[in-house]
Amino acid sequence: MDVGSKSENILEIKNLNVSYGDKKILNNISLNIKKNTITSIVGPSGCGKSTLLKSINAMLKEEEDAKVEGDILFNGININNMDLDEVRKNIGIVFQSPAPFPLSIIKNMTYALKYHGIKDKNTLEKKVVDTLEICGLYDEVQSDLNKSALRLSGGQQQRLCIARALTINPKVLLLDEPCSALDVKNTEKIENLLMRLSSEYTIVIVTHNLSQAKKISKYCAFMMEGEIIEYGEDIFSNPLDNRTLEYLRGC
Ligand SMILES: Nc1ncnc2c1ncn2[C@@H]1O[C@H](COP(=O)(O)OP(=O)(O)OP(=O)(O)O)[C@@H](O)[C@H]1O
Repeated sequence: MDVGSKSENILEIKNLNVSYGDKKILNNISLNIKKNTITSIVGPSGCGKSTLLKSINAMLKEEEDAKVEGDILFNGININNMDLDEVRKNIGIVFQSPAPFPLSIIKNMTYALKYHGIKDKNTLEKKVVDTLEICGLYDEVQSDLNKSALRLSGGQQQRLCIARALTINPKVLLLDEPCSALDVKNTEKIENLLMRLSSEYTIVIVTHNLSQAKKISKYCAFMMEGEIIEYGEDIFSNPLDNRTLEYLRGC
């Protein structure tokens, strides 16, 4: 199912099939992700949401028994034909549990920049401050930049992980249940941050929180048993498939 014009699609997933050994996980997924929007992916536990995110980030290349077939195009280029570093530079990922490196806040923030060859101290410093500010974290951490990131609260750690992913200017940010370990207040901060970021970044978020998906995403994909059952702008208000209706009931 496609929505909108093709040029708006930053990601085009075509006939994606993923298996682990003999077990089929994703079954012929085709999905277009619109640029500078938030797309949520919802569905019952085990339906393959995380596997889909990992496929987009080319992470399954590192999993020995994963077999991937089909195409994922980033800005029209097949990610299989891109250098892995280039894929990861353009498509960042943030996981469920806040996972800063066990290093200082500043080292967390400069890690990827240094990996990509940026050494100039002023450039690094400016990028760190600017990105922490964008993520609403600078005021909270400015006097602790050299202290361990593990001293931060869970919510701050997750915002740091988002900020860390943004330092190298990805075009797409994938988030796998980023708020599931957070309380309501911290969840709200992340939701507001993602809504702010969506004018500049394309965001794909996996969430079990249907109110969150409804609140922050423009497009939503409902998955079941490795398939996209329904995808579009108004699946909350007007679900077309009974399975979607059943899953979203009460939301
Ligand atoms: N490395 C792996 N090896 C074998 N099977 C795996 C592996 N990773 C995931 N799976 C299986 O793939 C299926 C889909 O898992 P996935 O994590 O993508 O689902 P999910 O929809 O994100 O689930 P949840 O909502 O519970 O996080 C599950 O049956 C899981 O056991």
